[in-house]
Amino acid sequence: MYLEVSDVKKSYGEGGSYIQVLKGVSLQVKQGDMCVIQGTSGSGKSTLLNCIGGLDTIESGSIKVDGIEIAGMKADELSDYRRDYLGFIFQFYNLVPNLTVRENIQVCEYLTDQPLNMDELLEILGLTEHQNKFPAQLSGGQQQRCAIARALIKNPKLLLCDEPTGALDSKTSRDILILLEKINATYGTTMLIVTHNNSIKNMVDQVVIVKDGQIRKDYYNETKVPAAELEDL
Ligand SMILES: Nc1ncnc2c1ncn2[C@@H]1O[C@H](COP(=O)(O)OP(=O)(O)OP(=O)(O)O)[C@@H](O)[C@H]1O
Repeated sequence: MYLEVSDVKKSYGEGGSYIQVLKGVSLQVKQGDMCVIQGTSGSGKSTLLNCIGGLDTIESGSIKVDGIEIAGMKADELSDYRRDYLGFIFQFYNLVPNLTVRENIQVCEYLTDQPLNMDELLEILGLTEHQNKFPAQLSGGQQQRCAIARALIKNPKLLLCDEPTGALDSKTSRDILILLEKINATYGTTMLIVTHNNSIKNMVDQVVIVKDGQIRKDYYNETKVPAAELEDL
């Protein structure tokens, strides 16, 4: 298994504001699989993703990525782990406003010795003609594609997406999902996608439902539908 999460517990606050968010979460994802994490608001999805991404620490349990234990890593080790293994895509694009599309991506290109080819990636993402524009000159979908390019340029083995289509209309959401599908097929990138969109689960390999800090369902999707054919996006 590429990702192995075992009995992870995590809480926030103390006294009256104490809340146990992850109550012993276990989860496994195979290399190259796309996995959707769904659940009601406040169920702990983003917390789980942040813990896997080394953006937050866990209290107990284990998180192994490619056989490497990240629970208990120090801040500098976590930072190396994020640089070497991960790409992040969030609902809000987090682009640098005074850099062009190409420069925004270049900032992340320097993080690795073996980046993907910039021009090829721009082409795949439909950004070639927009590469010299600034974020404010782009549509929401173009900004998200630029954010995806930033996450992908270093060819991460694991892509963590938190509501990647949350701010997008249905057509643009589909375009972004088709891209994620293409990237998964081209580079074999393992993907975890947190989403409220109930349709996205139909295009992925594995579906995980979180409720109240616990995994309630975890199954393989035997009848995958291409993103281009998803209904009710
Ligand atoms: N840094 C924090 N400090 C205190 N409480 C937090 C913190 N982060 C998250 N929480 C709480 O943990 C619970 C789970 O939050 P989380 O963001 O993981 O849920 P979620 O399932 O991703 O929700 P949503 O679908 O609304 O984004 C919530 O009750 C939230 O208020």
